[in-house]
Order: sequence, then structure tokens, then C-alpha cells
Amino acid sequence: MAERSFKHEVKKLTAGEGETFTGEGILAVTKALLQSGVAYIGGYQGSPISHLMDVFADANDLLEELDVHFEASASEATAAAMLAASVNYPLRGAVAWKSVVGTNVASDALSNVASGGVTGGAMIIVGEDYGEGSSIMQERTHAFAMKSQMWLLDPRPNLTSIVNAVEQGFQLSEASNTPVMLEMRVRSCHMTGSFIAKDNIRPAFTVSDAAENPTRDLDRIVLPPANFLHEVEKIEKRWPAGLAYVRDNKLNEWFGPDTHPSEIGIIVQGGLYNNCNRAMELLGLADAFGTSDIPLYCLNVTYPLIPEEVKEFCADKKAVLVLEEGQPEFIEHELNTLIRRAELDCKIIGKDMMPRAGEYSAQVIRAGLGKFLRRFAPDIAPAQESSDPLPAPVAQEIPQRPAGFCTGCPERPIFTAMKLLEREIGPTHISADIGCHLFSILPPFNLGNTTMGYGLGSAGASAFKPTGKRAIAIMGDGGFWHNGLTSGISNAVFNKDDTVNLVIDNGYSAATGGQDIPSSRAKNANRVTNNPIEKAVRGVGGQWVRTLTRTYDIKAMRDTLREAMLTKTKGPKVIVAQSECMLNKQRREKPLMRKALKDGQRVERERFGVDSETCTGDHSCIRLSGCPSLSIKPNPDPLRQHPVAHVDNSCVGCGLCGEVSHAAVLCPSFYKAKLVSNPGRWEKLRARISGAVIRFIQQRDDRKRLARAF
Ligand SMILES: O=C(O)C(=O)Cc1c[nH]c2ccccc12
Repeated sequence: MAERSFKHEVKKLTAGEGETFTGEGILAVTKALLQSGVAYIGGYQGSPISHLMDVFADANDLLEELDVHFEASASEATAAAMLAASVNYPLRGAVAWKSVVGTNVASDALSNVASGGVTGGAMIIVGEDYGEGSSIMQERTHAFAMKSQMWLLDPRPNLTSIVNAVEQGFQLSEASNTPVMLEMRVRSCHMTGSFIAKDNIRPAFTVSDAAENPTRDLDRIVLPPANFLHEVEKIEKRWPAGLAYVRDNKLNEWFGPDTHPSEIGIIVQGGLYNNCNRAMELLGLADAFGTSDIPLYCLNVTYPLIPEEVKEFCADKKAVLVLEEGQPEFIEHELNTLIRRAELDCKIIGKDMMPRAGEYSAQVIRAGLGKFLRRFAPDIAPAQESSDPLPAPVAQEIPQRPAGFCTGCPERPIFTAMKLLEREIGPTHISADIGCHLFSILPPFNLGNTTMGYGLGSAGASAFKPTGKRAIAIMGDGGFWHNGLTSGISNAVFNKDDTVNLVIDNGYSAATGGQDIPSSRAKNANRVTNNPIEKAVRGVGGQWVRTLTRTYDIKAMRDTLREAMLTKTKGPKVIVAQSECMLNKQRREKPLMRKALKDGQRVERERFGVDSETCTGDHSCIRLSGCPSLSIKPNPDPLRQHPVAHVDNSCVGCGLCGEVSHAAVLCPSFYKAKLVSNPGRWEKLRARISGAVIRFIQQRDDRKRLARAF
């Protein structure tokens, strides 16, 4: 278990028949999996499905009781490979990850499982990280579903629909021997709601039953000649079976006035249904509960489309608006094909009226729908409006909040050290990696030239064969175990690569929510942790390896980096820079501290501060740190105009600002303060005496200064 416990959520998973389950969308999925009798679950954490992995990681007792195997997979590729268990055996299994990045990583195993097909229901839960809150490239999982011919579910964002999609998804998978993808958008994952629970089901056939009765079927293995048969089977058997299941079980939904055939309609991806309804509500065309004036065909299954349903919906319509987020517009293309094949005279309007790129929020849909209505149904169309979401002055007053390192983050000093070294040896090409350390790219560090994927920092620098100056490759401990050890370090050794590899070991997969990984120092009852990165590096032949156990020691960081950049030793230079993720550390320490305070115990905390009188206001400390607690305030001296540096109360006492001042010989204005709560009697007395002495000296100095003032 990582430093945050999900015991409360785990308790929700035990809800039985008829009980109301309330929680997040992604938590509803966890419950739906158990209600569906899954035999195994795997996955790799990442926003927005980290919660699913975290909750299952803490649900050991419940999963054991139900005979469900759970695994925190090494990567999405290994998670997808787990689905192999459903190929030969009637085992239901689910895996989860962040898409589209995780699907990229998983695609080798995904193609294999999709080719051979499955006996037990196989579900891939993809957290679709697209749109305004996203941290990754804007692509669509849809393309993967299409290329491998896996069915893509995109349920309406409400908990009951999501739970139904999971339950029916397994049935669809089994009815068509095809893996099914469940697309969970960011907003669907994090919305809260409720549904009526059912009992959890112990799988009728478990993974141990399968292990005890191994079966094989050459026809299911991707190897000639079976691989050619798989393609035919996909088209002739699995495809029609999939279509029939979706149609017969009415997975897609119809809303709106069915008694009045209308000349216009809307076809919407299930995941966009809420936004679409809100847009219609704003235009006075629907109520908040989904009663709509316009016929609406909601695609809870976005791939494949059901030709008969499309034909029926479009038959009497002049024009239909397709709400399909992202591009290319696969659904729009397919709808045009189906309309043509059905010889209908219905216009499919999509990206010509809706934006080609970006999230389809209610606001965006409202604008597009307005355009569509003005052209095809002017009697109910809203007047043309100029939409300026925020009046200009307000928009200007909202401060930007670029992503950055947390207060006290142990990764910050590493980049401070790099910045200091940059002063000595000039700029270097830096290959960045996925993880919190990616924030080095932004101000104040401005370090990092590219990022190519998770654990690919080292590989991203592999074209650099320096004679003069070495490239630096960054990798987090998460990326290291995800694939970086083999794809980066081992191959750098193999290819006699001279790159300096900086492995940032903060003890967790921090960027994805602080999960444990093989090198985590946290004790974990269910996993084997404490496997040192240095040992792994040496295991693949790394010779020059240094482990630094305190990243806040800027001098040691800078000196080790300098040595790595200049040493004559050949082969990759690997620095493992260790200090615990501050977020996880605080999660562990704060409750203990709060309890101690409550119990009246003596608690000591450290804070850093800036002496306003000494601060010159040049702010170089801020430029070498970027700590959110390090800010500015008006200069208290009326004769000096520059604002002075200031440490606010969010400081966790990591000491970086002090270390920076020291290593960079910057500034003597930083001081360390010890905050003592519930001090002892002697301590109080000592504080009173030293306070009185200080006051005396200060007042004496003030008097002297006053005497010389004019
Ligand atoms: O959790 C996030 O936001 C991440 O970007 C981390 C992540 C998890 N799995 C990945 C696969 C490829 C690239 C990034 C990730």
C-alpha cells in the first residue's frame, strides 16, 4: 500500500443487492466488475483511472474472499497480456490504464488478444485523457478499437449507465468472442452519483481452476495459419455477433419526441450525452432530466455502428448533427457511408459545424448546435450570439496556474543543481521523461528539450553520440520500472552510450498518485518492495553508478552531475537521486503530527523564512527554486521599492531555499525557524529569556539608527 489508504472506498465495494452505492464514476466501475463475476483484474495506474487501481490494491481481503486475482501490472503492455487468461478459459477479466498513452504501450498484446479472440469476457477500461484537463497528446482510442476490431463502449455519464455498460460489456465480449474497451472520459471518471448495487459474484471458474486444468487450442494462437483464419473469423463471425448483441440488447439509446418524426436529429457519443443535454437545456430544447425536443440517438457503443439503427434514425430526417469529439472524425465518415449504402437523403453534419479539435464542452456544443439549427431548423434556432465566455477584464485578472513541483518536492533541487551546473558548462541537450520531473521544462528551470514517452528518457537521447558534451537523460523511478531499465539503461550499456542518466527515485510512482513500485521504500504487506535501482542498473552491466540519498544536498547533486558530465569513464553514467515524494511524506506525517498536537505532545516543525531587511529583492532564489511557498511581498522598508522574497505558511521545511543560498552563494537572508507546539516548561523559559535579549538588542539598534536619521 502506498502512503494513502483507500479502506473507506474498499468498504463500499462490499455493498449488496438493493443497497445504494454512492461515489465516483470510476469507483462504480470497480463495483460493477465485482458484480460481473470477474476472475482477474490488472492494470497500470494513470490519470484518470488511478483510483480504480488504488482501490483494488487496498482491497486484498475482499478480493481474496471472492477469489479474484488482482495485479498491479508492470506496464500497460503486461496488463494487456494478462487478458490471455480469457483466451482459452471462461474467465472474465478486466484491465485498466490511461489512454491513449497506455493503449499505445499495450498495443502489441492488444492486437494479439484481439486476433485470437476470447472465450471469457475481456474488458479494457481506458481512462480517456482528452480535453481541457488532459496532460497528454490529444488522440483517440477509437482508432485502436477500429484497427484491432475490438468493440468500444462509451456509456452515458451516469453511474447506472456505467455499471450497465460493464455488465453488458462482458456479455457482449462473450457473445462475440471479442475484447471490449470501456471508454471512461475524465469527467465520467470523476463525476459522482449513485446506483442500486447488486451482490458481488464469486467467479464460477477461477484463475486457479484454469491453472489446474490447462487447455490449449492452436486455432487461438497468433501463428500461421491460424492468424489468417482470425481475420476471416473477425469479419464473418465475431462482427455480426457483436452487432446482433448491441442491437438486440438495445445498448444504444433513443431520446426525444418519438411520436413526431422530426426533420432533424442529433447523434451523440454516449460520453458526450450530458454535455449535449446541457447545451440543449441552455437553448430551451431540453429539461435537466433529458426530456428533449429533438430526437437524439445516443451511442453507448461507438464502435461498431449498427447499420439498421442508423438507417432507422436517419430515414425521415433532412439533416443530423453528429457530436463526435476529437479527430479524425471516424464516426462521421462511417455514418456517411451507412447513409449512402441505405440510399437515404440525409445530410450528416459534423466537423463542418463543430470544432475539429478540442473538448466538446456544453458551451462548445451549444455554439455548434446553434449553427446547425439556424441552418436546418430556423424556427427553433437561437439568435446568433457573440460568445465571449468571460468579460475581458475578468479573464485578465485570473492568474495563470501552470503545473509545477509541489512545495518541498525533492525533484526541485535536482534541477536547481542542473541550473547551477549550466552556469559552469553551458547548456546541454536534456531528454526528459514522463513523470513529475517533466515540470522542469517550465519556468523557472526551463530545462528539457523533448519527451518521447514513459521510461523513454534515456532512449530519447540515444541518437546523441557526443564527443564534446554529453546529453543528459532523465527518468523517474516509475519510468525506470515501466520499461526504462531495459529500453534505456540496458541498451545504453549495450551500445556503449555515453549519456548521463539521471534516475529520480522518489519512492513511488508519484505522478500517477503515489503508488508503490518495486524500489519503493514503503513497507507493503502484499508486495515485495525495497529493490534498489542501483542494483538493477549494475545487474544489466552499468559500471558508473552513484546513488545520492538526499536530493536537497544541492552541492552533492551538482558535484556528482559535474563528475558524470566530465569523467573519462566510458558507457552510461547513472545517477540515482533519492528523496521521498513530499506529497506522500506529508500524507504519512501530517496525521501523526495532528494526533500528537491533539494529545498535547511536544511537536517540532521547521519553517524557512526570509529576513526582509537583508533581502535585496533580486529574487534569484525564486528563479532557482520555483517553490510555491516562496513568494514576494511588499518591501517593509519605505525607502526600498523592490518587493522582498517571502516564505508563506505552506512551507514544509524541506530546506531547499537555504541550501540554494548556500550552494549558489546567493543570499544570507534565509533563516530556519523551529516551530515548537506544546513546549516544555524549561523550553518556554529559555524562549522568554532569548526573546528578551533579542528584543533588547533590536531596540538598542533601532535607537542608534533613529539617532542618525534625518
Ligand atoms: O498519469 C499520468 O498522467 C501519466 O501520464 C502517466 C502514465 C501512465 N501510463 C503511461 C503510459 C505512457 C505515458 C504516460 C503514462
